[in-house]
Amino acid sequence: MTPQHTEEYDVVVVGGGPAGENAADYAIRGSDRTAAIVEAELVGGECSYWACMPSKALLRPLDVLDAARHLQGIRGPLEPDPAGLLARRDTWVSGYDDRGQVEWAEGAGISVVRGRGRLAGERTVEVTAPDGSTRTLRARQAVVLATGSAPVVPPPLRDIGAWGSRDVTGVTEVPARLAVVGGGVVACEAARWMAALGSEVTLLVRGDRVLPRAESFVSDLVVAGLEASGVTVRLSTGTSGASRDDVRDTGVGRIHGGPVTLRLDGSVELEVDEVLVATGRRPVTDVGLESAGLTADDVAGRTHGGALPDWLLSVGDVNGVAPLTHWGKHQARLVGRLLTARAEGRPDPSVPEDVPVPQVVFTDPQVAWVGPTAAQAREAGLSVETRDAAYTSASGAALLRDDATGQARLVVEQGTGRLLGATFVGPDVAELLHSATVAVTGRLDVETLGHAVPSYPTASEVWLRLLEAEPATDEV
Ligand SMILES: Cc1cc2nc3c(=O)[nH]c(=O)nc-3n(C[C@H](O)[C@H](O)[C@H](O)COP(=O)(O)OP(=O)(O)OC[C@H]3O[C@@H](n4cnc5c(N)ncnc54)[C@H](O)[C@@H]3O)c2cc1C
Ligand SMILES: NC(=O)c1ccc[n+]([C@@H]2O[C@H](COP(=O)([O-])OP(=O)(O)OC[C@H]3O[C@@H](n4cnc5c(N)ncnc54)[C@H](O)[C@@H]3O)[C@@H](O)[C@H]2O)c1
Repeated sequence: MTPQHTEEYDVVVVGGGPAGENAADYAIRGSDRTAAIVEAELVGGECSYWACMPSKALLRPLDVLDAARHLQGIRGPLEPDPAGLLARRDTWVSGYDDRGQVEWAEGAGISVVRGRGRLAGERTVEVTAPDGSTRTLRARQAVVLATGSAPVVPPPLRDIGAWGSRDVTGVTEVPARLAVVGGGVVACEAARWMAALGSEVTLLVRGDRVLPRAESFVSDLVVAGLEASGVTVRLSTGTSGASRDDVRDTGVGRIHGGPVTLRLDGSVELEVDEVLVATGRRPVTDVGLESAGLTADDVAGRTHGGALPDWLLSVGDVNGVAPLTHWGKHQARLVGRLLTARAEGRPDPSVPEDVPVPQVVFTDPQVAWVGPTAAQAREAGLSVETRDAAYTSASGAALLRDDATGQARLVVEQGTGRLLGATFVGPDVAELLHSATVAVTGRLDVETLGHAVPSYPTASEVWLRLLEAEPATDEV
């Protein structure tokens, strides 16, 4: 039998993605306390190798290309270089080697324990290494769950070896015809880079718009941009069945067999060479919670407290609050500060309420929003008004591209004039978003914001147009 070792750390973090790495770092930073990260695959997590980093490495050259193609004064032909795009992706994922991240962790005083971790009762994590040997880690202060999320594959698409987000970010073999099922962030972003790599892409969207969690005006602009990139977008099209005679395990990013026939809404058929399923993700919670008398519901929606004992916390996608890297890292900083305060016998640090969640979607045009949409604010029982402006009403925005287009909206609380949310669609709005995030977090009102003067001629002048816009209170 393989011998077992028990090792003690102050904090044991299960999962070494961006949330877990930051939780471990902030929990021991500047102290002589100890932390271990238990990681089953690569330190850096989904984000570094199969999600944020490869996708944005592929998309950034396309942003520059799309802008350059629409700027008088630049001569073509301007074309994507598929081999160059994939090489750039490989650079950004460090060739799927996590040595750099392990060095960072060790430099920060964090031990990296390779293997799959499971809770084995209070403060205890059992780790099974790739060679089958086991180690037991004991956390003097706390265990932090940071096990991330996994894709959800709807039943009709389960047995055809369909691509998931790892395949499309790790693509090495470009299918001639690709169907993308889903209308969310992964689907819209991936459709764009796969079209640039040479696939004939059909986006199959069950609902009547893409990015359904964004303001309703966003979808038309994103669909127009996808179509301009050569993507066929089919709205209100469910995928009810799929068949593939020849399913092969060819590896991540390769075509997984012969052609696939999709049944759309039960009757129409579509034949493609590969299918990307991008229909959402679920938290990874099969980590022995029952050994501590807990269930996945006890982790859902919270980092600590509730039914969770004081020795167990969670950060990142696993708690499902907002499955975004920056949100997981924010939670990790808060959890790290909380654990530090408790270790030093200080009261729990206070945390402001209503901290808004920002999100950027790297389509063309880009989409960026923070806080609730008007509809979400109303559903939450708030009385709100909206203020709308064309993005190009700011001459700085119109200067960015000859074909610039876009729209912006503020969601403002009636009575107080407080800014609750904002959405921008257009070229380069990703970097504009933080102005709105600061304003919402700072609980600023529209009167005060009128004295924040944007430089001329920048896209930020859209703020002036928004603040001067006629408030609307109807449902749009
Ligand atoms: C294609 C794609 C693009 C994305 N782009 C963006 C973006 O641009 N911006 C953004 O903010 N978000 C983006 N996201 C979302 C982002 O990837 C996640 O929100 C983020 O990775 C969550 O971080 P995490 O640390 O919670 O989990 P993960 O990054 O999933 O890391 C969890 C880690 O835990 C490990 N693990 C799991 N179970 C165990 C176990 N039992 N024992 C040991 N280790 C375990 C896993 O191997 C993994 O390394 C994207 C997602 C996808 C799919
Ligand atoms: N730029 C970014 O910040 C970025 C990029 C990619 C992913 N992410 C995050 O990763 C997470 C996962 O992204 P995602 O796009 O997979 O999920 P998502 O939740 O954003 O979108 C899933 C989409 O699939 C649709 N869908 C669900 N079930 C379906 C079915 N059976 N048939 C057809 N369509 C179905 C939904 O209506 C929805 O439009 C999200 O939280 C997202 O925010 C962020």
